[in-house]
Amino acid sequence: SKKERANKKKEQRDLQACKSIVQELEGHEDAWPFLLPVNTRQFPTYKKIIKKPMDLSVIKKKLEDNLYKSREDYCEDLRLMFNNCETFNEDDSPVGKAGHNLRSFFETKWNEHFPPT
Ligand SMILES: Cn1cc(C(=O)NCCCNC(=O)c2ccc(F)cc2)ccc1=O
Repeated sequence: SKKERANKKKEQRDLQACKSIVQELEGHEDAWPFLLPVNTRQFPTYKKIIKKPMDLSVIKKKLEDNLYKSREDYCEDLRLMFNNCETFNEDDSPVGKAGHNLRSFFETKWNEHFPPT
């Protein structure tokens, strides 16, 4: 139907915006702790403390494999990634500070692409 075609277009626009946001995050100087999954041999307690690990490489792959039902679904994974970071790291540690900075950058980009009504 016309309504279904319009909704499909919206989904495609949203997916494109989500892809460009991930690219901008990856290029941010504070992205280094989030580019790959946390190395659990380097950080042996990580798997016990963080029940649902998440990082930008997994988010990028899920986007490419069309595994997100909606932009909200995608946003949930980004917020999970930043919340995991706050759980595992001191605020004043290098990774903790990078997490706060990148989260702020993300939320700004999110609001640019999807202005709250
Ligand atoms: C999210 N999180 C990350 C770390 C962490 O230490 N992560 C990687 C550090 C070493 N990795 C790099 O420096 C690097 C990685 C990729 C790259 F392209 C360039 C540099 C520790 C706790 C935590 O909660």
